[in-house]
Amino acid sequence: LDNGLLRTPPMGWMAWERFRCDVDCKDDPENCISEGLFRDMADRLAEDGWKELGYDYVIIDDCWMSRLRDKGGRLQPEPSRFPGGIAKLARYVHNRGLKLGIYADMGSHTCMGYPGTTLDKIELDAQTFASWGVDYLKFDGCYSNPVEQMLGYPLMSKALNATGRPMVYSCSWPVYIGGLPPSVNYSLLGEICHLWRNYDDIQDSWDSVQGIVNWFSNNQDDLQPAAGPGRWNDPDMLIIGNFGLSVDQARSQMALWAVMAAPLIMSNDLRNLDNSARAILQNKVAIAINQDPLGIQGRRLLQEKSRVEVYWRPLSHSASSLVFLSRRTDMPLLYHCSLDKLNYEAGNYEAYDVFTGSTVTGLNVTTEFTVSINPSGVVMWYVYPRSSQADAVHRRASES
Ligand SMILES: OC[C@@H]1[C@H](O)[C@H](O)[C@@H](O)CN1C(=S)Nc1ccc(F)cc1
Repeated sequence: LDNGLLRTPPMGWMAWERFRCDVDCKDDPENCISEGLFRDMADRLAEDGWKELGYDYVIIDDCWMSRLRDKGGRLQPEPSRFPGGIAKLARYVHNRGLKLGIYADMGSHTCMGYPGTTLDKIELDAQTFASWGVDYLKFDGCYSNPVEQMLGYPLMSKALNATGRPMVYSCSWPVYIGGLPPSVNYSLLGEICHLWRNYDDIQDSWDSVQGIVNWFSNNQDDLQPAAGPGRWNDPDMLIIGNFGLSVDQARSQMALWAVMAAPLIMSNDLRNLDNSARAILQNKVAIAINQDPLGIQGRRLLQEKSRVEVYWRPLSHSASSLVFLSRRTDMPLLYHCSLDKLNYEAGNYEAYDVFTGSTVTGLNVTTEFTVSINPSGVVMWYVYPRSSQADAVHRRASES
């Protein structure tokens, strides 16, 4: 959607994968879906270096609502969990230089059974969110049929625009109609939404991450061209910092999301994050690759019998990123390759290893190189033509 927003993929924090629909604030006050949780995360984003790196959206997901709309028919937060109301929470978030996202559902109910936004409520709900100072809407698609979705997703786009408040519009529409053409029209999506969920919900496991990566790669010919500034495929949240990924697997998700030009929206507990997860999520060069202004989504280039996969993303200043992923889980892999095998043009290159910080020099397209990849891990390179301004980019990113 070309309204000036999201010229690069969104970055921030979203409650769902980690905190789900925990509404028991009596017995679980620290982790229940409440204004306190979002204030805590806003504080962490603002105070622990996240905002400076670009992580600036705090996004409420399902289960924020009261079970009933108010007497004016408006959505309202559950008063016992959001006593100050959403407008006050938005002010708190804005005062920290951050932006607030919220969740609604095109249908009779949200996926967890809270009030939905039926076609007759779309304009009212858009107005409500704008009046609260909301900056981002995730519009889910439970409890609606394809006809209602076909009408509702464009209608909400118009309604948000009509409020006059610039808001990011995230559409879950493709998830509910199979994610692929012909039922999904990606040109239309690019005109009405800033990003869209294409595929199944992420869960806290390496299997789930692999399933998503497989689907996006197997269907990249349909999906990759749909992406660009203001229009992003959304393979779902970053689960780095939770319980299901090893350090190698966490690096793999960060590297693959960076190359896929995916939203970098974390769902974890920023109040209790281990140092290895923080280092991965705050890796400046990985973030710079994800946020590259060209906004070209990467692709899987190769799947080797040895169970190595190679992903590639073209970047600004004739640079590019390569990710060597090992699907093995038993032992490290030595992968021998050369840049001409990856269709690089003739010339001399250097490669900056994103997670080790070392630089491979003296690479020309025929130079054989070997990378050692940990089980379910990655080696991620920022590749640039030697003696081009590109080499300044990663140095600036890694040194600043
Ligand atoms: O309720 C909201 C929750 C999150 O917002 C996800 O990101 C959305 O994709 C939808 N969603 C859930 S749990 N959806 C869902 C509902 C039932 C089901 F069997 C599988 C998934």
